[in-house]
Amino acid sequence: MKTTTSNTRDSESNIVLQIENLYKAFGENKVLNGFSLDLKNGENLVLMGRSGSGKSVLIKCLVGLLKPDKGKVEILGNDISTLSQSDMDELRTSIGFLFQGSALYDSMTVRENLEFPLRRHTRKLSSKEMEALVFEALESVGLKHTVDLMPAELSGGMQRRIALARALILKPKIIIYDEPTTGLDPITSKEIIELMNSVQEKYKTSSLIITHDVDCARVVSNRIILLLDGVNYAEGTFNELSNSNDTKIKAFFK
Ligand SMILES: Nc1ncnc2c1ncn2[C@@H]1O[C@H](COP(=O)(O)OP(=O)(O)OP(=O)(O)O)[C@@H](O)[C@H]1O
Repeated sequence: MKTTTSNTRDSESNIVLQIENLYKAFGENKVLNGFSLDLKNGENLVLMGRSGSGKSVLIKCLVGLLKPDKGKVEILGNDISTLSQSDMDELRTSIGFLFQGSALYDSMTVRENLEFPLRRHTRKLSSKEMEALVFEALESVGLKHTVDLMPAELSGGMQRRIALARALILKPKIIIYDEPTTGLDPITSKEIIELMNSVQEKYKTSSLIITHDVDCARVVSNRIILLLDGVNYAEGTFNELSNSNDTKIKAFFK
């Protein structure tokens, strides 16, 4: 497995994640119909698509949970269809995920939730090293004081911030956010959105952000891709797309 973007094309174009002409159908239901996307190093790329447009199917194809019918996914220069299970598992440690609904383990403290990926994925760390990483991640989301609390003792917004700290703890090169603001009130959403920008700055991550929250797209995006009818229907900055005269594009920004 390649551990860097040493592949010539990738290092030239600075692409950390590339989806090329992806097709996926379930029977007659053609969900992805030649979808392509490039995530550049250090950028926040927002993917917008209506409910049922295939965003989750796309994520599953990205992480190897679904096999596309056709097309290619390259992560950090690795064509994932050629990787063994253990190489794929290792590559996944370069990707942080923030899923809808936080997905913290209810029976574990915040500390144990954050230690979980450290125990699973890295060389054996001393408890001192783990403690330092846990506090560094918690500090980046402003929640050091919650280390020994249970998830149920935290608000929804705090839980999402802890989930983000857990996604960051292995210092991933890429973060995939799946509907990061869904279910949050406007003020908490704003906090999460600001945090996403500060994470990008501090950790120099490249992020793929799947959302239909227009405010989130406006604040975090360097670029936006619209997924419609299984293809990348339009691509541009927030201003370019939100000022478009195309009725299909306009519908995303209402
Ligand atoms: N395992 C599966 N078997 C059959 N059909 C599936 C499967 N997974 C997804 N689909 C279909 O693929 C289409 C896209 O689903 P997907 O979950 O990717 O949508 P989405 O864009 O993530 O929607 P939402 O925003 O509501 O989460 C839907 O029509 C869905 O029924």
